[in-house]
Amino acid sequence: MKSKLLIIGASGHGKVVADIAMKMNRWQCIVFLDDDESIETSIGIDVIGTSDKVYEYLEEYEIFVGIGNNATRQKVYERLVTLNADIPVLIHPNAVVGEKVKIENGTVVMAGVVINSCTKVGKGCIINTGSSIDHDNYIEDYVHISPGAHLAGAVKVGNRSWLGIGSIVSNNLNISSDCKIGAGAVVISDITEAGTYIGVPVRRI
Ligand SMILES: CC(=O)SCCNC(=O)CCNC(=O)[C@H](O)C(C)(C)COP(=O)(O)OP(=O)(O)OC[C@H]1O[C@@H](n2cnc3c(N)ncnc32)[C@H](O)[C@@H]1OP(=O)(O)O
Repeated sequence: MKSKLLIIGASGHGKVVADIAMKMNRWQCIVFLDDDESIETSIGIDVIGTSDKVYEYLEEYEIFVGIGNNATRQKVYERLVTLNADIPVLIHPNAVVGEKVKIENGTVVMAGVVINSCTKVGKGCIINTGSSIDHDNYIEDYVHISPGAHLAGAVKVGNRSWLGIGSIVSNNLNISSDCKIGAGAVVISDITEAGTYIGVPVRRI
């Protein structure tokens, strides 16, 4: 375990990631990389360079991707894997994680989240503020569960899907990869095709 953390992405999502890392009290030093060279600090933390220079920091730093867009986060994460980077999991101290929950590297679990037992969360996911994922869910890679979204038991969410703020998914349902579920939407049957879905219950647009 390294004593320094480098976060790629210093904007909105990166700030919350940094805040969680600070509250975890695990790293002595936290810095950002960001491709916007005009940003020198964010949330009081120094931006020390651009992401193309990440290879310079592999020896000393654990590295986390603080980018909200699912496809971009996947791309940067996969580059880090090819570079053999040390990628942690970030869990806010006020999140509740049940027994037999598995959370893969590069995922952040934010304040007020509840993840119940026997759920698996893949790599590079965002489990955003105050959301809940109940028992036996399977969340694949690079998924974003937005603030206040609620997933009942035994839900499966495919790669890169984004569940909007306050959305609800009933139990025993599958949502395929590359879906966008709108803010406040309610999913009551399987979603088998990639696309954007809104409303109560959801319809594709
Ligand atoms: C910490 C954070 O900030 S995390 C981020 C949290 N943010 C979110 O969760 C945002 C979720 N995003 C949404 O809900 C978006 O509206 C999306 C992805 C569903 C759709 O976005 P777009 O593809 O750009 O659709 P667009 O805005 O053009 O809307 C298309 C139509 O759907 C309607 N619509 C869009 N979103 C919704 C929604 N959530 N519920 C109901 N209707 C909606 C629009 O009113 C519009 O209707 P119209 O054609 O009759 O005028």
